[in-house]
Amino acid sequence: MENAKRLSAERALEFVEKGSVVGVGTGSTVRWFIEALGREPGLIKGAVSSSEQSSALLRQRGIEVLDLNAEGPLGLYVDGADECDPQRCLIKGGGAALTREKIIAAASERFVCVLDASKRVAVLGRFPLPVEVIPMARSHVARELLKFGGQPVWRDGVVTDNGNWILDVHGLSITDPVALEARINQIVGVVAVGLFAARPADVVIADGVVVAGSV
Ligand SMILES: O=C[C@H](O)[C@H](O)[C@H](O)COP(=O)(O)O
Repeated sequence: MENAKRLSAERALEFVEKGSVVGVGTGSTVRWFIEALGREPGLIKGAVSSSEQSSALLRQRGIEVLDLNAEGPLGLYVDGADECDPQRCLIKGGGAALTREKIIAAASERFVCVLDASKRVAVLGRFPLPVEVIPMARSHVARELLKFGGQPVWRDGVVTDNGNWILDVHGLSITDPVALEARINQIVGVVAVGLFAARPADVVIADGVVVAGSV
């Protein structure tokens, strides 16, 4: 599994343009991408990071962390996912970084998603769907999410980099990810939902092989 993640992350280097600013996601797969970037000093100008965790790793590897407001739009965003369907729609946010990830994905021309093949599914939803919420809205949002047929569970003790909380929605079978993303986005108190469907990945690399999207 770890080797599969590493192979995918290293393959993503093919998409990096010399001297560019690269958007960098969060998690155990992207960690390998950061390692690979660190072995090529001078390849990129710097990175826009999706989390405090990735910012720390980038700095440890000698890569400058830059501000999206100054650098965007970006040519490339590289990130992992918790699940990926055949349309390249994703569930993300297992590491609670979904909101900043979504912002960088939206501000990037190409989103390359790196994962191990076990995360490829026919229908999204086996992995509980993360929803970042404003803390005072937690119970309200949970009641609204019940209407979609899933069971929201508070990820107690987790505070996002934005100071918010996470609800994980269990038991969904997401046959129309675009519609569900839009509906959840409309609940007052939701900051972001970890469904990446309106803006799916452009390229998917699984176990080091480009399985969807063009090079
Ligand atoms: O919030 C975390 C991110 O969405 C990650 O990209 C996702 O959870 C996948 O992480 P990992 O590569 O550790 O499986």
